[in-house]
Amino acid sequence: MASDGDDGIAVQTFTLEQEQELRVETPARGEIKLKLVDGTAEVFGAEIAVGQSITCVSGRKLAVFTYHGATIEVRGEVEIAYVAGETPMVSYANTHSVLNAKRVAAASENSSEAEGPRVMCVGPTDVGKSTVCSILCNYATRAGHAPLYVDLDLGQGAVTVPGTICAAPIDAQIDLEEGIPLEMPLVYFYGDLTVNNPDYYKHIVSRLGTMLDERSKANEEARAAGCVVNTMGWIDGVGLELLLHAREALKIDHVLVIGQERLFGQLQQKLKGTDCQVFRLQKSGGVVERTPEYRRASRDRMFKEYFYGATGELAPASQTAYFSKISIYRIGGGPRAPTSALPIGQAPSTDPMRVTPVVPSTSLLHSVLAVSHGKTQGDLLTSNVAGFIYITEVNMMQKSFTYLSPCPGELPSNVLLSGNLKWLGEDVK
Ligand SMILES: Nc1ncnc2c1ncn2[C@@H]1O[C@H](COP(=O)(O)OP(=O)(O)OP(=O)(O)O)[C@@H](O)[C@H]1O
Repeated sequence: MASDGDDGIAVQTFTLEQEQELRVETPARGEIKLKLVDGTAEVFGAEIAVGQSITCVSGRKLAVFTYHGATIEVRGEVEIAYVAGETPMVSYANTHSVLNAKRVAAASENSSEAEGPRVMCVGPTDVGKSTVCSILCNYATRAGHAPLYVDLDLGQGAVTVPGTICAAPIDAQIDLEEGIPLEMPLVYFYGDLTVNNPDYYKHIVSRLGTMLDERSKANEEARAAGCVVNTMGWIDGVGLELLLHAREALKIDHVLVIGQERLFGQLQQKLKGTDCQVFRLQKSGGVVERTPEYRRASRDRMFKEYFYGATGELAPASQTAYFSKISIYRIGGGPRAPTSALPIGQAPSTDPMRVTPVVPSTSLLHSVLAVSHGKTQGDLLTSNVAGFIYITEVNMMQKSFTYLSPCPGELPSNVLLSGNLKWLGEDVK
């Protein structure tokens, strides 16, 4: 049912029967509000209260699902909004039950050996991996557990800026407007949107695995809650090798393959004889394929959100640093040995794990650099990062650069990591 509200804004009301969902897409530049008028409903596993209104901005696509029936009001011009009766939500809820049984058993068994589930969602791009991870984390929090959300997706990560891998504990439903809480994430900087240095990518995934083990050892509740891992949509060749490496490094015991039978078959074969179970989950018909432009825009939004907050509530500080006071390094792609220095027939190669100092130049303009916890060049390969800065100006005469930082004051460290991350931040003043 559609009408115009008192304020002239279009209002549509949808009535959902049990186990139906309302799929909504917000226009690329626009905003809509969804309100639960009656019944019970959830968005990707996060319950909404009757009367609660959710704001969806710029191109957001989501589904409001109900187990028992609901009435939803949509205010604003939508790209598309329709009710779907066929959804895989019940199978996702069943998957949660299996995982939760393992959490409950681990929590009641008073032994450091009893671990909760370590789950990894895999599949091609645009099958709903991130969505399933959110649903499973939200269901876990509703059952009283706080799993770790681990994001290994460099290009479309959900936690912090792109080009990183990270882990964040989810101890309450993921906020529908603000996303995953950023209070305590553990972040490793890769520095690019795609994996062109598999050795370094594997290295930081292994580091993350070690931190996960340490957290499990130190905290019983964390051990029982386990983790939910989101991965990249790269599933062939080196991509598959990286998935298998991550599976081993993070000691994953449940792999959920979404939407691709071939990958399911491959993983079943490769993981035969291990203690890892492979399940296949159906892809939801609501998952929307995103264009390269949409992906670029959502990456820009992640950068912007890091500095300005999801709703523009943060005020980043613009500061100046002198080249002499900071050290910038890059990992991988160390200088090639000249062909003349190599045995005949051997091709020059680069060292993927080499830490090289970067000489500051105007090419730093618009770069996003990580502030490393590492104090020395040697520490950089193993250290996580404290946060990020964005270079807004480089002054070669004064040998300084101006940068945006999330908060004023000195940086936690003067050791910075650079990669190939650029943000053209059109709104940055
Ligand atoms: N049931 C649904 N109804 C409407 N939109 C949905 C539904 N499920 C997922 N989406 C939307 O589809 C898009 C793709 O989903 P998602 O990000 O989970 O896929 P993905 O496999 O993780 O993609 P990638 O590998 O590229 O990161 C997202 O914008 C998500 O909000």
